Amino acid sequence: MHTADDWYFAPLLIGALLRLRRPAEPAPPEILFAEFFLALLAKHYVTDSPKQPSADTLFSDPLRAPGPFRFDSDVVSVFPDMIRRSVPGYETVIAMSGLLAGRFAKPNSSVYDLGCSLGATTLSMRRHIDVPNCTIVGIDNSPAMIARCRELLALDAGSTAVDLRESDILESEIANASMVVLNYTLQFVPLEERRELLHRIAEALMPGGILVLSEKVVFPDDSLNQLNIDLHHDFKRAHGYSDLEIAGKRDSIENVLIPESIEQHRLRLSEAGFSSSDVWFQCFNFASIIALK
Ligand SMILES: Nc1ncnc2c1ncn2[C@@H]1O[C@H](C[S@+](CC[C@H]([NH3+])C(=O)[O-])CC(=O)[O-])[C@@H](O)[C@H]1O
Ligand SMILES: O=C(O)C(=O)Cc1ccccc1
Repeated sequence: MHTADDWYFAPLLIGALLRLRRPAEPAPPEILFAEFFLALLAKHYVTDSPKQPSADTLFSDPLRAPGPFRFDSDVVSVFPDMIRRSVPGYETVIAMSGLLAGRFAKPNSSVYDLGCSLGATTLSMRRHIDVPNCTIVGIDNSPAMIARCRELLALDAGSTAVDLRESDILESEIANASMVVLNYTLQFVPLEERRELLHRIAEALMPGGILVLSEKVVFPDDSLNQLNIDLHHDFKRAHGYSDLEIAGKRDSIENVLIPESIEQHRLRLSEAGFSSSDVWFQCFNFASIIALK
C-alpha cells in the first residue's frame, strides 16, 4: 500500500520522466542536484514534520536527565503515540466516553472535556451526540496542545459545535452541563485544588447529569499496589518502551502526576454533591469512574 511517505520521491520521478522525452540531452549536474535537494526537502516536510504523529522517544536518551514532565511542543508531537502506549485501556475509555455522550448529552446544554489535550474525547463525543443546541467545550491550559487540537478538529467534520478554550480548568466557568469528562486530567491538578473543582463540577451539572473521571490510581494494599505498577510497566515494555525509558518517565512525572485511590475519589465525589458513583472500567492501575448528579 502507498502512504504519503512514498511521495517525497516525486521530484526525482518527474525529472526522470522529463529526461525520457529528451534522451539525447543528459541532464546538467545542477538540475540533478536541484532534483535531489527538492526530494530531500519533500522528505523533510512529509516524514519529519512535527505535524505527523511521531513515535515517542522522549525518554530514550541515556545522556539526558529528564526534567519535570510538561505538556510542551515536544510532548504534543508524540502525544497520540505516548498515551496509547502508556495508558492501558485508553482507547476503550475514549470510545466509551463517546457512547456515554450519546446517552447523556441533552439539548440546550454544554458537554465539557476538561484537559482535552488533542481532542480525542471531544471527537469521540462529537461522533455520538445527536441533539440540538448542544456545545462541546474543550479546555486545556497547554498552548501547544490547544493549537494542535484546533488543527485536528478542523480535519474532522461534525454537526455539534465545539468551543475550544486555552485556559486553566481551575479558573474556567463551568455551567449548564449535561456531562463533564475528566479523562486523565485530575491527576495533574494539585491535591488541595481537587475538592473545590469537583464541587464546582457537581454544581454545574443539571439533575441526571454525569461526570466521567478517568485516572491513574493507587491501591491501599501494598502488594496489590506493587503488582499493578509492575503490570503497568509490563504493558509499557510490551509496547516497545525500554527499562531506561520507563524509569525516565517515572522520574519525570513524580510529583507532577499524583494518583489517589479509588476510595479517595469516590468519597470526595460524594462530598462534592454526587448522588452515586462507581468504577465502570479498570485495567491495572488505570480506572474510570462514572458519577451521577
Ligand atoms: N489545570 C489545568 N487546566 C487545564 N488543562 C490542564 C490542567 N492540568 C493539566 N491539564 C491538561 O490535561 C491534559 C492531561 S492528558 C489528558 C488526555 C485527554 N483527556 C485525552 O483523553 O486524550 C493526560 C495525560 O497526558 O496523561 C494535558 O493536555 C494538560 O495540559
Ligand atoms: O506513562 C505513565 O506512566 C503514565 O502514568 C501515563 C501518562 C501518559 C501521558 C503523559 C503522562 C503520563
